[in-house]
Amino acid sequence: MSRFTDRLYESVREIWGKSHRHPFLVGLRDGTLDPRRFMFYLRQDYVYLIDYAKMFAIGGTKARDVETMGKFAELFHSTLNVEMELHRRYAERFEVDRSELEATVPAPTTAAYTKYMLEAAVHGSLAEGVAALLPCMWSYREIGREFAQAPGALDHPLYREWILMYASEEFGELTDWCIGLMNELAEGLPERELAVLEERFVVASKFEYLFWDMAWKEEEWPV
Ligand SMILES: Cc1ncc(C[n+]2csc(CCO)c2C)c(N)n1
Repeated sequence: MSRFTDRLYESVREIWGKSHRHPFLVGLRDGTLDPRRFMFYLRQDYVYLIDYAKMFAIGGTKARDVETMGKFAELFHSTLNVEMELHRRYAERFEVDRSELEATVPAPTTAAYTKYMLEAAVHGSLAEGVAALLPCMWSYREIGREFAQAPGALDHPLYREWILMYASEEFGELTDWCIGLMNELAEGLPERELAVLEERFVVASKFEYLFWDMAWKEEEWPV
């Protein structure tokens, strides 16, 4: 029997493919990405993650059972203390301290993406919040796994750790859990509601593409 997430995956295949071919990711995979651009990305991603972590906190308040609450708490913890710790370690290598990292002004794309997701989580059902947060986890797992297999990618002194984090087993399991939850929450919903979830998933995937593009162009507020 096909799962709702199979339908979601089909709906974003092209968008994710376009991200994989984006010069930022091509450079990260083959090691030619300018570290200055990577640091720009990390700073934006750090403030992105501060808001993104709140998606899990909101998920925890909307969950209907203790096990789901616990898993959201684990994801909340892991974002703040594992993923953001990777960013803090990278920043140290670039001599950017923690307070500077935290004070990064979100670029237009970062602000639009996080506010889009938070709106879905706050005003929508738990299923809508999960549909909006899922591309973030699922697309990074795909990127991590693919890059870990790419010849030479793990030899890079700067990008190796980044790839290893997203290719890790632990992160893969958290992603599988979110995919499973999405399917559970979608079960029995009428087509009208499934279409809303699909739209959340597609728009968040488009924002993932825009995020790579924002980092590549080192996007600034025009005024
Ligand atoms: C723009 C952007 N999209 C996705 C991720 C990946 N990500 C964010 S939170 C999380 C789960 C647990 O930490 C994962 C995998 C990112 N870092 N930045």
